[in-house]
Amino acid sequence: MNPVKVGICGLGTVGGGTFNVLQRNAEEIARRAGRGIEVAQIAMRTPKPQFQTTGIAITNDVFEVATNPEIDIVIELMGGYTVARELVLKAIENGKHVVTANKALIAVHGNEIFAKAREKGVIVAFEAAVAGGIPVIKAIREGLSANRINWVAGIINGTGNFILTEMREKGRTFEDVLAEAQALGYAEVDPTFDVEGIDAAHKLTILASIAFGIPLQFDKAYTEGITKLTTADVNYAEALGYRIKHLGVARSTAAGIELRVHPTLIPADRLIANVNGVMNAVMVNGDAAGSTLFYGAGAGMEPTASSVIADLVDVVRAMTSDPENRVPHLAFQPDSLSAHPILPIEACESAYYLRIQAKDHPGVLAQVASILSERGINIESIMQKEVEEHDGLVPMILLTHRVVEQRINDAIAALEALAGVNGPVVRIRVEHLN
Ligand SMILES: NC(=O)c1ccc[n+]([C@@H]2O[C@H](COP(=O)([O-])OP(=O)(O)OC[C@H]3O[C@@H](n4cnc5c(N)ncnc54)[C@H](O)[C@@H]3O)[C@@H](O)[C@H]2O)c1
Ligand SMILES: N[C@@H](CCO)C(=O)O
Ligand code: NA
Repeated sequence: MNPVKVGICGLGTVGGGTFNVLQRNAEEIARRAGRGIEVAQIAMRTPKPQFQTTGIAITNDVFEVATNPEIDIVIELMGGYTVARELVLKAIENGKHVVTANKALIAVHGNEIFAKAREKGVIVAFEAAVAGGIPVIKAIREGLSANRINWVAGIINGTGNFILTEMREKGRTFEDVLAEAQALGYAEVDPTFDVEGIDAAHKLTILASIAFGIPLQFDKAYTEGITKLTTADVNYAEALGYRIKHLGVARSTAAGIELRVHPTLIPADRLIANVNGVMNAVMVNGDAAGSTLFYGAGAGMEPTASSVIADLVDVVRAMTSDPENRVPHLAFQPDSLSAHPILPIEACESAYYLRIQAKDHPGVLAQVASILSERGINIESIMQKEVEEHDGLVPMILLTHRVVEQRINDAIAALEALAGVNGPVVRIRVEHLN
């Protein structure tokens, strides 16, 4: 059978990795797909002499790929929401299947893109968009389809986890590690997406949709990054038996769905607390399977290419099938998506780590305890350090039981108003993940 012809748009980190692995493993891939996969066209802005592209049509106009009648599958690896959205819609309009690694595009414009793809009977595949080389979309969408999924929690930004790990283990500075992550091709074009939690929120939005059968709602995700974390809190957490990880949590409750990304204390003995460097991990808790954990490289050239090509193989196998009988884009049939609301962060529930800078006055601890107990917040443990000589303040660290965030907000406002408390109270959410 003739090979399937594909066009690559964007020959950067992921595009280059995809090109290389497609050439290197061509025979294995064809044995799996049932047909060869031929790169017939590449759109790139500048020449890339490191790639052997003889015989391949080269253009600097991505729309040529979307309209090229020879091409069956368009692979979008440029990033961004604007040109990428137009390109993908144009490819769909021209009856082409699409494979993309672009989580920003899917999280923000996925509802529109999937609706258009259904209209045209084409597939839009996006395994590489979440957790790089981990086949977690496949696992949730197909492997766990018997379950009512209770929650998903994941370390889903490789750059952020790499930074936190290097800072904790080697004492390196934030800026230094970020620069290395950029050089290694892990970071987004705008690295604030990585360190401010936006990239993780894009991925969590996608995970929540395929886990709970809800439309993509990136604008409702709560997003907090790692830039305000201090070494002091990392060390106190450690002394209490926890690791701080940047976690995305999507939880289904009777009132609605929690969709939140933030630094999180996790008990140090949990597997996911020990996921380091650029590695990612996604835990999924279903009513039948219990907890499952998916682990692997979250970013990088070839791990991401692995997911892009797995999607290509899926598309090649399914392209002659009846569009109605394919795996739905968001795991649930499009007319069976639920309107269960996304909860605002104030209505989400977790345990909390609070660090209070107390003045060395008698009675502050009693006042703190009464502010919490008046609001029904149970204290799980308290750690009080020595008076710090340079400022005469006593760091007081508290762990609470699970409580709705609004109550913690009220308590923090009351604590900060105490004469015996100096400056803002540090709050970090705690998840036990059991
Ligand atoms: N790097 C990773 O580890 C990783 C992992 C998973 C997903 N992703 C996603 O994959 C996509 C690509 O990321 P990347 O890291 O390879 O980025 P990159 O910057 O290395 O590569 C993007 C390439 O696309 C080209 N490009 C952009 N606009 C173009 C246009 N209009 N015409 C032609 N070429 C154009 C750029 O010149 C660049 O070479 C992004 O959506 C990113 O979020 C990246
Ligand atoms: N910038 C992303 C790439 C993988 O999606 C990360 O660091 O996780
Ligand atoms: Na993946």
